[in-house]
Amino acid sequence: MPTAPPTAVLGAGSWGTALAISLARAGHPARLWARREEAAAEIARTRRNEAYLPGADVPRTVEVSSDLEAVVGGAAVWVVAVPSQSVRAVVAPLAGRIENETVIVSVAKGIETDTLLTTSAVLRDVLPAADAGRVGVLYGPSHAEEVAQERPTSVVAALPDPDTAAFVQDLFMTPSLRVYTNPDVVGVEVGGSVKNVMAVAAGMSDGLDLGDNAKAALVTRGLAEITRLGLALGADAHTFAGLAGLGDLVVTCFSRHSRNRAFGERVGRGETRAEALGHSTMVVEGVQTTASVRALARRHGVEMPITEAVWSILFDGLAPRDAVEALMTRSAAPETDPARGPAFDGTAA
Ligand SMILES: NC(=O)C1=CN([C@@H]2O[C@H](COP(=O)(O)OP(=O)(O)OC[C@H]3O[C@@H](n4cnc5c(N)ncnc54)[C@H](OP(=O)(O)O)[C@@H]3O)[C@@H](O)[C@H]2O)C=CC1
Ligand SMILES: O=C(CO)COP(=O)(O)O
Repeated sequence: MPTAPPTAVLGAGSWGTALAISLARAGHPARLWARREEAAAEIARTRRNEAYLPGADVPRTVEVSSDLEAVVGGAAVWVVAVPSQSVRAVVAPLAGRIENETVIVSVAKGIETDTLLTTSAVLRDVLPAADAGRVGVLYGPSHAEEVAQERPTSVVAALPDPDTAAFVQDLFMTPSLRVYTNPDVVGVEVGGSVKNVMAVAAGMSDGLDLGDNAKAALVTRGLAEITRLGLALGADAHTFAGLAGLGDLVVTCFSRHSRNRAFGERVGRGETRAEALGHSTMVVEGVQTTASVRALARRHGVEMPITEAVWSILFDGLAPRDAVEALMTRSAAPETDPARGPAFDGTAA
């Protein structure tokens, strides 16, 4: 029987490794690209990626390599799983390797700082030969550690072409990984990216020991900010009540696995940005995304006070406690206010 073309997972960090494992367990041929030859060799030899996903077995059917061109050669699907700020540089050399049917799925969550583009927009920009309908994202509340342990997880495949979205849904679906589809690519990307800013804020709240009321307010008002920005960018409001909106926001603000939350907690306890980043080699997307989201919000006239506060703490030396006071003593306001940017009034399609 002919075997299906492989899926190429670009990036052998926590998430890329967990997705390659999940694909292999589902019986799909998978390849995993690590940028460092020694990292690829180590995973191939030990069938473990202890640096990024300790304890998880990488099935023998996952081909591991640091040869990017070889990894995408003949692959039907490219899964882009490197940090969002490196997506352009990693994928640009592959522009000539696109075939008519190539499906490209970003799982990197963030907004490029130089261009303020989401990762699927970066991919479309850097891969002009790709069919735009086949470029999208797979996002949602999905800590790699739990996916590797086959704990029940639900995510959303957002691609413009419905048949391709259904194909990606089917590819990743397993008894422990449930995949929904959503045509609202920009909404899913805004939800999945901006939640990292809110997770940093939630960690700061933990570090300052502000309590459960504060955390609940942060998540709720954070979702209001995410929704306002998303609507300004043309998203469907309903997306923000979904897995890539509320779902990913909740998991990242509360999970012990979240790197963004843990980073924020250290800053809340008094560490500088550099000190807090120094504790792990894993990416903390919320730092750069705070800068991009603030710029994007200002460009579109959307008020995002939590994002502004996180930016001032991370990039302008504001003490976290002073930021809390500033947020709590802002002028009195209604809960929904069109003057701050688009609000969901329940009438959107
Ligand atoms: N971890 C998770 O649970 C989830 C993560 N994501 C998203 O997936 C993306 C990847 O995250 P994750 O796997 O967790 O990250 P990790 O920090 O676990 O791993 C990062 C990986 O990317 C590589 N890398 C780092 N910088 C570059 C670069 N400039 N060019 C190429 N490769 C690079 C690293 O290689 P090296 O070892 O050589 O530095 C490493 O293999 C992020 O956008 C994240 O938000 C989404 C959902 C869940
Ligand atoms: O996006 C994630 C879970 O859905 C991962 O979040 P962290 O990067 O904060 O660990």
